[in-house]
Amino acid sequence: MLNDPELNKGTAFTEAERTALGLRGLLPPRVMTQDEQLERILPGVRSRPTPLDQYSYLVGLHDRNVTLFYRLVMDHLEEMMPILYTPTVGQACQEFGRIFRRSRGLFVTADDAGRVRDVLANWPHNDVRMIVVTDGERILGLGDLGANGMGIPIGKLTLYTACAGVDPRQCLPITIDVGTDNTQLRESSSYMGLRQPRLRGPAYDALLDEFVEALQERFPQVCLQFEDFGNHNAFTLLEKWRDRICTFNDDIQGTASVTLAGLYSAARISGTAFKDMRLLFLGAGEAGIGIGDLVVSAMVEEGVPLEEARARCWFVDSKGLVVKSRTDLASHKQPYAHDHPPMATLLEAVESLKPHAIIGVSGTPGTFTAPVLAAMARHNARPIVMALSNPTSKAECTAREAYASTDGRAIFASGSPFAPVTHKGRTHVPGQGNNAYIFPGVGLGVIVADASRVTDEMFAAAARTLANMVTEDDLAMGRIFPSLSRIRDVSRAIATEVAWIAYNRGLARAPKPESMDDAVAAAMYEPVYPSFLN
Ligand SMILES: O=C([O-])CC(=O)C(=O)O
Ligand SMILES: [Mg+2]
Repeated sequence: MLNDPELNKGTAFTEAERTALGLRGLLPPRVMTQDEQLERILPGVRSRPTPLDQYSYLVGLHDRNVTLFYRLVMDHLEEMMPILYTPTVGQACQEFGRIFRRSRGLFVTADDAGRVRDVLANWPHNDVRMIVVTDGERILGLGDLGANGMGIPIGKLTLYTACAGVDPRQCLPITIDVGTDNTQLRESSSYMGLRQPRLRGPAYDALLDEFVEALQERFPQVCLQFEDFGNHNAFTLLEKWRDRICTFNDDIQGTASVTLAGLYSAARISGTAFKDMRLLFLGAGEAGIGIGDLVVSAMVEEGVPLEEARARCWFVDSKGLVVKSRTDLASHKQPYAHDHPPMATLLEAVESLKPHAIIGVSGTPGTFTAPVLAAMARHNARPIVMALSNPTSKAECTAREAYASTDGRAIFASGSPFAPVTHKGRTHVPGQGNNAYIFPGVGLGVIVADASRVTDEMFAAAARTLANMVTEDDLAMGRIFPSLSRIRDVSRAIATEVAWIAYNRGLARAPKPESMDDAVAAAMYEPVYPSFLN
């Protein structure tokens, strides 16, 4: 029991348990409460010199005592999130081979073609309800990190439990290792993935098909979250599976939902109604197109004709403004190719289109330059600036830059956390426009209803629910998202809405509860030690 992190209570095993379980002598004599254990551990975390050391320390705690790990994380969520999630998780992936100790989750590799079923059979828990899977091709804005991408499914599932109370035993992180085209990483001595170029084409597709089919057999109730795949595979896999199994893509749909919520809230400050907003995206990948599509459907819901709604969304990609005359556009960008002369730069596009909001989803830092921000401030009393690329080092601009170049008038949000900024005597609190506000609650709702599908309607409802929880106090500070300290309430509210949709659309497989809110609350895991005496 001491060696099983899911059962271990450490010094919290009681006198009676120590006697009954044969633990006497194997632990220091003093029996501690969980609170006393926390008091001992927390300074240990805080005293580590760097965020990555803190990450490793927390992983170590998880590896020996899962319950205490979640108690600590849940009680200090705002402090722990930047360590276990963006930005530090990005560094943890980059350094995966060097900080690796105990393995976690499942690796399915290109060599497993034909035996994926056997690999899944090795997972010790049968009631898996939530899987986050990556193939490591586009880890945050850091690019191809191959098998090192495993840090991301682990981090996301940590938030499922910490932010929404999904039972950790029902969570399974998976990395599909098909090689990596990051040759420097591949050749490094600490790399632990397959040392081969990325598998692509029919062999990749066949492996993914085999994986999804084997999953359905092994875990028939599971919800499968795709995370940090390359653009092409992300769109293709979502299209292939979204109407056949319970699945979603967090980078496309989760990011869209949190951003839509941010725009609803920003409208309360800027005075421009959401349906009248003109948006300019930098980056036309998963996040950009996902946001565009959800924004368009939300505008249509408010009575804007489809073509007009699409015409409100403009994209700049690495080749410039996405316009009709271009012949190099991937299919997912084509609905947003409008009639307009070509423009090479974001600045030109801002000057010409005068958008209400610029939304950075490019993975390229420093692209919201001072002139771009100043132009936004010239065209808008309250320019909306969302620098959503992760981790912090990839943000299109910093919070300080956003406020400094707009006379403090920017309504700013970022994907990774920024500390409050004081500009000319006024303190602005940036909101964190991260899908972490969305996916944990969506997953919990799906689990409670035992939903057979995850739908766009659920992400639209999640956005409205999140926006409704933003208070006037939040807005007064400049924050267009609720405080992270309320994320469990947010997740619970989102889960309730999502579960309702599942029942109303005939997608729920669980019996309908008397009270949805109670059912959701009852499903939420609490990190308290069980008694092992019976
Ligand atoms: O992980 C995050 O912080 C948000 C996200 O999905 C990404 O950047 O890919
Ligand atoms: Mg992601």
